[in-house]
Amino acid sequence: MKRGRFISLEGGEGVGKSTNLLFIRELLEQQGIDLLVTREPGGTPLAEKIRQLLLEHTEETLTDQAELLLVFAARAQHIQHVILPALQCGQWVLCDRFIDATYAYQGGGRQLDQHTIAWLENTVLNGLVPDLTLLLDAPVETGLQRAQVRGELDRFELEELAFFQRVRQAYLLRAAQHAERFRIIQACRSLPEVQQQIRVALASLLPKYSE
Ligand SMILES: Nc1ncnc2c1ncn2[C@@H]1O[C@H](COP(=O)(O)OP(=O)(O)OP(=O)(O)O)[C@@H](O)[C@H]1O
Ligand SMILES: Cc1cn([C@H]2C[C@H](O)[C@@H](COP(=O)(O)O)O2)c(=O)[nH]c1=O
Repeated sequence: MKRGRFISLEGGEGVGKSTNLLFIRELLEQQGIDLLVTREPGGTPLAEKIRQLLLEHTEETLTDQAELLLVFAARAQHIQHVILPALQCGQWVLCDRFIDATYAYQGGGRQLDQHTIAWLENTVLNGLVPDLTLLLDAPVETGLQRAQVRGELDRFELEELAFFQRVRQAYLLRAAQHAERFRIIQACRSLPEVQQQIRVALASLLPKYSE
């Protein structure tokens, strides 16, 4: 059986990932594609528990190194138990954040060593790369304003502005370094305009797709 396609959706806080994930899901399902929608950190019961550890506020500070290792522990579970089995069965996988989030948040935001991240990537991903990565890019202030409307902020959302500026720059650098699989979506535009850009980006995976 033909391996399914792997799409990741990336971007800073509040750029519209959840909103557009639903849109992409609908688009692909309309094309008759058997789709698995999942997210990181998370995607398995154990990885969802790790997600909670990463997002909650605790009295004991989570060190940057512990954060990085937890992200990869969750990812190891997710890849082995969910992503690879689905792709091998011919299902398509749409993942809300994947490896590029680690380069952006832990590499850019926390300023951890890129080589350490690359070593963990080689060990845990073993060559698994998304076929297409949609990067929703918007000025940090726009995203944070949108996220704040939603209510209580998690451990990452409480970071300072400079942290999110570094996250955004690291994402844009990843997109430049991996231009073959990245498509940058101008997420500060109106929702219909954002979704039109997404339609065009997905067309590269859907040769027979017509608008
Ligand atoms: N293009 C857009 N223009 C205006 N508002 C938008 C747009 N896209 C999304 N929004 C709104 O911004 C808010 C945040 O969107 P959403 O929850 O989809 O972001 P998100 O990237 O998933 O956030 P997070 O990563 O922080 O969970 C929502 O209220 C949503 O309706
Ligand atoms: C995969 C991944 C995620 N994060 C951070 C980024 C976000 O702040 C949260 C996830 O919440 P959201 O609902 O997707 O916004 O986790 C990270 O720091 N590193 C990662 O690799």
